[in-house]
Amino acid sequence: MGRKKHDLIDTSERRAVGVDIQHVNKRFREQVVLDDVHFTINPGEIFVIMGPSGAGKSTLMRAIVNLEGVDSGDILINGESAFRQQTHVRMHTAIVFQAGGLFNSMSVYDNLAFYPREHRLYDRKTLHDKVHYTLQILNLKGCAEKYPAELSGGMRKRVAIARSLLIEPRLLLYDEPTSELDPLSAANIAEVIGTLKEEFDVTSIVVSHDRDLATSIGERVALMEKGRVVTIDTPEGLCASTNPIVREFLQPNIDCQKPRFRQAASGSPVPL
Ligand SMILES: Nc1ncnc2c1ncn2[C@@H]1O[C@H](COP(=O)(O)OP(=O)(O)OP(=O)(O)O)[C@@H](O)[C@H]1O
Repeated sequence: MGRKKHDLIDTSERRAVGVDIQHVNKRFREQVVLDDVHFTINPGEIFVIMGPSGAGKSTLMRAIVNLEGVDSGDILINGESAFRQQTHVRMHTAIVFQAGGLFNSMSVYDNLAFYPREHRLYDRKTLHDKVHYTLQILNLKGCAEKYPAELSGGMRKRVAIARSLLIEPRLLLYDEPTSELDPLSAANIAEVIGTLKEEFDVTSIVVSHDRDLATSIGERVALMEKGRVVTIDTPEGLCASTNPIVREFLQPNIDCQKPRFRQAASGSPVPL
């Protein structure tokens, strides 16, 4: 793990946080949506949560960021309960929503600057430098004055990621980051997720249906079904699994011998 003095963020100390999900249960009326979910995510890990529609992935992600309560169990972030808002302030938790949630009436610059300005995080010059540095990292140089409607879907996703970086996250969650993207843009987002792990020393939790994405960027992947975690394994372990649920979930689309992305020497995935 290349911890280093970052241009704008001091990553010489470990920033990434661990997440400890402790026997979480949740029902919506009579329906069990999270059933004794328990696992840990290591600081700096790229951890993918996948599974069929209705498995409980989004509910779990929403619980991790305290947008959803649970009936029992706890979730600890760096040892502090995720159900206290202060924890997220201290841990700099950020979430990149599926739809991006950009303000269409604001330029890219103002979209990125909005939250830091509201919370007076930085002085004007520092904010300017951080916005432009972040745009550069996400290959969005020259887009600062553009409006979201002028960008491609992949660029809008990258702007949404860039915006989350302005709070210097220690924990970054992505909700379906490659949905609605063509294969090249999806590969580009996969590369970005890998790069950010190195650049910012951030823990990444990725909720996705995209089996190729999961098996190419995930250091470990949890497969959920009907509110339960079926298995947690490395991509290689998943591909070699004889568990019928894993096989059924992976087989329709994925060819483990020919993943859509490959690992570059840097560890970041690149399109094949
Ligand atoms: N606010 C809610 N009220 C009632 N039921 C809900 C609510 N939110 C989710 N559910 C139900 O909980 C179950 C799990 O939903 P969840 O969105 O967590 O699944 P998911 O794995 O993220 O699915 P998808 O991949 O389709 O987003 C589903 O059956 C869903 O209908």
